Amino acid sequence: MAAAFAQERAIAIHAVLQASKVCQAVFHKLVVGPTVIKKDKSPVTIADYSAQAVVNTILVEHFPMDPMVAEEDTKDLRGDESKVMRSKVLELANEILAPEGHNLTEEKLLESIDRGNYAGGAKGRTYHSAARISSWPPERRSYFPPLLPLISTGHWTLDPIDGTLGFLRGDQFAVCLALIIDGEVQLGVMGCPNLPVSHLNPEGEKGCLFVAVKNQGAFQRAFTSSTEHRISVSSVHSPHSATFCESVEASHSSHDDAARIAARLGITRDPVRMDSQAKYCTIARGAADIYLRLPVSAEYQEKIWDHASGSLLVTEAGGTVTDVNGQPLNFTVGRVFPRNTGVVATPAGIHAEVLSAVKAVLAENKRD
Ligand SMILES: Nc1ncnc2c1ncn2[C@@H]1O[C@H](COP(=O)(O)O)[C@@H](OP(=O)(O)O)[C@H]1O
Ligand SMILES: [Mg+2]
Ligand SMILES: [Mg+2]
Ligand SMILES: [Mg+2]
Repeated sequence: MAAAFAQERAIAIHAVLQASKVCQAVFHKLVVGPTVIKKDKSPVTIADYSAQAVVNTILVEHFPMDPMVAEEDTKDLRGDESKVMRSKVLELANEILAPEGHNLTEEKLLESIDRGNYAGGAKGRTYHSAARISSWPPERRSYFPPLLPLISTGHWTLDPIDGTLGFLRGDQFAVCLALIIDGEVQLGVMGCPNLPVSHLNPEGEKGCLFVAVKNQGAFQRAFTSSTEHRISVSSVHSPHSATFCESVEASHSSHDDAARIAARLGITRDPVRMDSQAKYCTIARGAADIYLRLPVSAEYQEKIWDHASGSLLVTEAGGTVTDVNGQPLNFTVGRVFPRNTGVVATPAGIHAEVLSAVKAVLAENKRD
């Protein structure tokens, strides 16, 4: 019998690899290419839209009934003033999609991007009735094992480029796709075009894909090979010999609080600063030990697409992921985490000790 979510896994991998290609094309053409356009954010905006159109088009083809929660929408892509950007996005998306039989019109492009407007929560994935399925051609029928319940609940979530600032700097960014059912992440796939395939050889081949299915383990592979290798978190026994990861951007995660937590744990190594969910990937393959995301403002609510695939990858690799209060990330609420604050991701064995240092430092902040 095929493993659970085998079909979804294969299609999600394909979609993420294709979207990663779009991002790389945009980077080479518009960020460092001969036609450097501007030093503003337009290349990343173009890449965001194109990558979201590519993933959504592929998912809709295979899972037409599945709702999607994706970061981008088309409200800034529809007017006359965005005509040039719209045609660039259309061209880039079609370059990738045409070989697989899609030729999007402008209208279809906008529609595919806006497929990501679903509100999220613990609802959404609708399986078809057995009678309906039997009327379909065999290739489509095979996606619906007959024993699946007729109604389930869930949705996909996509961050077409996580780490937009890293993308523009030529640093780390990731295409992140996950399937959430009944508020639990079941499948996570991440494409990291600038991440070395082996962290032991940072100058070697770059372009690394990470995949996890709940209860099936965590895996990585090079973009250029379909051979997957199982990964696991580090076997660090004590936080004081740990290395921790944090955002490059101090406006996304407090560097000051992280330094105080590190001091409290006796950590002497410098933090590894990295953009995007590549941090989760780095923890999951044991290249660093602790990922801290420490709130900078009380108002900011973390987005589900910034954590869905990464958090599953780390837990499937033997880690524990909670927020700074020790609560599990709650994917049942909608597009954001109104009931969670920050993230603490570590190998399971040191999580309690790290969490208590996090709580102590954040409590000091409240007293000050
Ligand atoms: N004030 C804030 N606090 C925490 N995260 C924030 C933030 N403002 C933006 N972000 C999120 O931080 C993500 C990048 O995370 P990191 O700093 O780990 O690379 C951004 O994803 P995008 O780049 O997809 O927009 C964005 O969603
Ligand atoms: Mg993001
Ligand atoms: Mg993004
Ligand atoms: Mg963003």
